[in-house]
Amino acid sequence: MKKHDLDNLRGRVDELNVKVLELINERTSLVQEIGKVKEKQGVNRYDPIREREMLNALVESNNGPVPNGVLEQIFKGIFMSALEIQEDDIKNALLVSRKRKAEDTIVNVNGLEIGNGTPSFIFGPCAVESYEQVLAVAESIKSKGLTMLRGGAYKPRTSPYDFQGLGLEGLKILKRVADETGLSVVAEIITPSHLEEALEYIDVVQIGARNMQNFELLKEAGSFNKPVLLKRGLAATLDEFIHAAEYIVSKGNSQIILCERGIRTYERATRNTLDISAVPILKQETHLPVYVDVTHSTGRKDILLPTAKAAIAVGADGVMAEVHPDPAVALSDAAQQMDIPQFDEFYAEIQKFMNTHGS
Ligand SMILES: O=C(O)C(=O)C[C@]1(C(=O)O)C=C[C@@H](O)C=C1
Repeated sequence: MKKHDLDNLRGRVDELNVKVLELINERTSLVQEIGKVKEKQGVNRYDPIREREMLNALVESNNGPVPNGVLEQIFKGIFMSALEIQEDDIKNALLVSRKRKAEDTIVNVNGLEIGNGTPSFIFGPCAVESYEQVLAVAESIKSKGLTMLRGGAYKPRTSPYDFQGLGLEGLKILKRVADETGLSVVAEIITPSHLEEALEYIDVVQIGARNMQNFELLKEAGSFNKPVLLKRGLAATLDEFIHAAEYIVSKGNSQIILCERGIRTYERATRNTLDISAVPILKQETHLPVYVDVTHSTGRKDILLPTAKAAIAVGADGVMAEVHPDPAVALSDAAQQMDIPQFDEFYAEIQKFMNTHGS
């Protein structure tokens, strides 16, 4: 074959490529419409019966020279890409999606802007035990110029025989201490029916890992105008986590802080495995601020500092950690909470890190 013939044939292939491309794009537009209809109807996107019917019809009209096996392979690839495009369309249409809103959402907690580029911090005891206990931690938080105090009043515990928290009494203690020290309260709510009453006492509603897919609680939290700190479930994928946040936003409340708190893996050196890559992925996929809870993800005081540094290094908007005036006698999580001198050192070191790394 002469070079001239090859060029000629390749020229015709190039023309056909453009035609095939046009047809694939036309098909994709139709498939995107189908995707929207299916989403509305809530039916499964993957439809193997429809795919089989299409493949059978294609084989029937195949006059060659493409063998039927190859034909099926090519079209199976087209169907798979169609599915991926439909899934991307749905993901990008979510209210929490960065594609939908490019600018960062800034969550305002009594004047503190979370997500404005400067990392912030939430500290406090695992569980509220007494006024004196909470006040000791709050004073230490305040002395550092920080403004957010966490504390658990309702404690979802693995065992029903473990300390379940002081309930409303605990929220009242948090509120009293917050009023006296000028701090804002972050506290977990575990039941939709507690929410309205709790809002009187707290500034940020925490939805804990075990409740990340408590859809009634998510919807209820979405119907109030209070910031929500939503923790990732113990075994939740990022997609499930993002959809949990979507439940809240879909009800009208977009003041949400996502919180990576470690996921359950086979590794036992830490209580959970801190999925540090979740931070940049959540920042890319959503416009919401992202926090890292270094206490629950690691369960180890000796690595709180390096993991907090890692969180800030990968772009977290803040770090959450537990502090107790006397962790040895804490009613929950005794081993993993910092005492006040450890807290002082932790915070001094993290500030040093932020100063040298331009946060
Ligand atoms: O017809 C549908 O229901 C589609 O979603 C479109 C389509 C296709 O590419 O033709 C895509 C995925 C399904 O598994 C089946 C078919």
